Amino acid sequence: MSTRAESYLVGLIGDGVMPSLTPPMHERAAEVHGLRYLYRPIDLTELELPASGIGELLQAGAKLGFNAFNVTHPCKQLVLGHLDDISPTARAIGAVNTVVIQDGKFIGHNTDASGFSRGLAEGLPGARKKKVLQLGAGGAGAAVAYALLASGTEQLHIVDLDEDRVNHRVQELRKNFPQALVHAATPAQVPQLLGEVDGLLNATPIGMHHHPGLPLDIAALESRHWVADCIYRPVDTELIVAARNLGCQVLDGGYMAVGQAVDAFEIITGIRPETQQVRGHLLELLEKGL
Ligand SMILES: NC(=O)c1ccc[n+]([C@@H]2O[C@H](COP(=O)([O-])OP(=O)(O)OC[C@H]3O[C@@H](n4cnc5c(N)ncnc54)[C@H](O)[C@@H]3O)[C@@H](O)[C@H]2O)c1
Ligand SMILES: O=C(O)[C@]1(O)C[C@@H](O)[C@@H](O)[C@H](O)C1
Repeated sequence: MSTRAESYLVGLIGDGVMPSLTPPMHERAAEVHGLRYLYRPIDLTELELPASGIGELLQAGAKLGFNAFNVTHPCKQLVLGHLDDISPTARAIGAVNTVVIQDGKFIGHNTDASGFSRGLAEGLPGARKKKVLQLGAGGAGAAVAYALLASGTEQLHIVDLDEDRVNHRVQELRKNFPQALVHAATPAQVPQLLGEVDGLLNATPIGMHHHPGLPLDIAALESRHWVADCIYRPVDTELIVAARNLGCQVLDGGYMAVGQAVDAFEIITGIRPETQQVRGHLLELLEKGL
């Protein structure tokens, strides 16, 4: 037996989270640091629980001795109304993926944005990021757009098939980054915009195992572009492979997956795991087909 102060009990709440690789990444990092740490997926689909019950789940988790939760689709926004405090970044993005329970209070953070930022710095060191074209304005898109603008991107063009969604996202980003040029673009503008930007970021699901393909026509992609993807299943998406073959610098989605896990682990335990070690573990798990 151990108390909440002596060991860690963590959960990932969301739809379809059973195959997530975030639990094993946390558990291995804890093992390396000699911590007692259990991380369980709490799959709303399997449990037939509605996403709207996220507040009750958090309360139940606190009573059952959980230290923290990661929260994913479709609860990242829904959870906002059930927290006692929210970090400035998570508040600005309007989404929380990490909730720590401290003295009975729920504190929300967003490590998707901070994790992507770190991945960008580590995986694309020195790459010019003044002008960027981003595809996808959903949950991941909101976090990575915030991360890009916070790390100095001056012109960000965002394309999404859902016009209302991209317009809303652009308005929110402009409030937080009034000095930057944030622009909603259409798929038809992609070839021209590629001619103007330093890099391309995919935050759509196109390229995932169950959504194969390329999210854009890559005819206008050049070796001078860097290309980043949020998708890490597979880690080598069609886009990453095509860009690498063209000679572009690439950043696969594993960097973001590791970044969000490492940052959440640090928030939960106060210990920062070695990023390269966690990435090695993630690639090992992916190689095994997990
Ligand atoms: N690496 C990580 O840690 C991490 C974290 C979160 C999400 N992701 C990945 O990011 C991807 C997106 O996730 P999400 O939660 O933002 O999904 P989402 O459904 O919230 O948003 C995806 C958006 O992409 C748009 N879209 C789809 N096809 C498009 C196209 N061809 N061109 C332009 N826009 C298009 C959709 O309209 C939608 O708005 C998923 O593959 C997810 O697995 C990775
Ligand atoms: O790996 C996953 O399954 C995640 O759900 C991915 C992303 O949504 C993160 O914000 C979560 O912390 C973990």
